[in-house]
Amino acid sequence: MRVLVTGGGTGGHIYPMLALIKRMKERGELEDVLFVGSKRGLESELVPKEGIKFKSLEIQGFKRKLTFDNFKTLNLFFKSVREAKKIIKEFKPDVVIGSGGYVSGAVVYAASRLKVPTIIHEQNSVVGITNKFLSHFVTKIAYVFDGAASQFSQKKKLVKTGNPRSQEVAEMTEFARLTDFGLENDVPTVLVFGGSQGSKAINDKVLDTLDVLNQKPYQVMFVTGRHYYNEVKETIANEQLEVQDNIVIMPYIDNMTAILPEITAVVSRSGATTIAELTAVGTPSILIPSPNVTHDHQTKNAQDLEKTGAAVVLAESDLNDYNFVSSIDHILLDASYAKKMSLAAKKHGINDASDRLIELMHNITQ
Ligand SMILES: CC(=O)N[C@H]1[C@@H](OP(=O)(O)OP(=O)(O)OC[C@H]2O[C@@H](n3ccc(=O)[nH]c3=O)[C@H](O)[C@@H]2O)O[C@H](CO)[C@@H](O)[C@@H]1O
Repeated sequence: MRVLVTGGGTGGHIYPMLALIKRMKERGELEDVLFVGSKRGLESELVPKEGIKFKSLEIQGFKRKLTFDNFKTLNLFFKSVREAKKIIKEFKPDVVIGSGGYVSGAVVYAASRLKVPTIIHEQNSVVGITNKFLSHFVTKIAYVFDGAASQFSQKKKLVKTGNPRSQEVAEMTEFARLTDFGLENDVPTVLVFGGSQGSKAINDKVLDTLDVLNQKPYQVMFVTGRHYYNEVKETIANEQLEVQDNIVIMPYIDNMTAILPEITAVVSRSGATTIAELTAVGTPSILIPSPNVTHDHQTKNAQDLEKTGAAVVLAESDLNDYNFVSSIDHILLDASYAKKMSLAAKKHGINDASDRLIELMHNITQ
């Protein structure tokens, strides 16, 4: 199959597509693939690094409210659609799949005008503006969270596939041990991190409660985010905070999923990729949604998990020393509760998400 993939902006739009491409290659079903992204997005770095052909379009985002300012953007959008049509005519894909982000708006729209079968993939429980617009033109709409399905009016196009990142993680073969990070193996361990960028609010809570965490019979793997690492280290030095052997502090973990099977529970933001990974492994979580994302979609993502008993949600605005530590205690000190959460998380994960998407591609190209 010849597949044109498009999407970008954040890693959340890119990683699922990379996982999907990898799976298609494994299945020997990829005749050729082209990724179309934007010049400035993270995709222009990540995609070529994976050895995947990459082309970029010049495009900028719409303002949420249509105003006079949008005319320039609208102009640029139609210019991108024309460019995208050229790329599509040249590459001749059997199917075009878009994962969100403005660039996918132009490319998937162009494909639909050219009568090429199209799919959009919605990773979040709140539908992004691009996917909402595209839903009227595409052949199929693939989604992860049930909460997203109700926001599309084109019900017949909907197919629940899950996030391809879940299948990639469920099938991983390289694992890490806690001793690789200076901790002991086989001791209950909580991993605290604030998404790929780190989170000051979460970091501050760990610092505020260090004296209590030092005394716990469990271990704490505290990942600050690269940006905040020096700040955290300086606070510890300046305030002469004690850090016992049960706590390790690091800026970032490459390949975080390799250690997940050893982790009892995670405290983190609730971005789509994080949730796809946690549910693939079945890791219980305490989710503190980022308040700085569009339409508060991380809260909805987290609530979808909480409903099934796979996670506990703490709003950043309600976060305090007491509920932070007691939520961790509850899971880390009660193995049967942790087990229940783990099973619920696993049930939420769709570990054949890529295969489901590939089947969908076959169905619409036959
Ligand atoms: C802040 C923001 O706008 N986030 C959005 C972004 O998240 P995105 O999906 O990019 O980010 P996530 O926070 O969910 O993912 C974090 C990723 O970083 C990895 N990691 C993290 C820390 C570390 O030390 N090592 C490591 O490898 C995790 O394993 C995971 O793969 O796109 C998603 C999909 O549209 C949205 O749901 C999120 O709201």
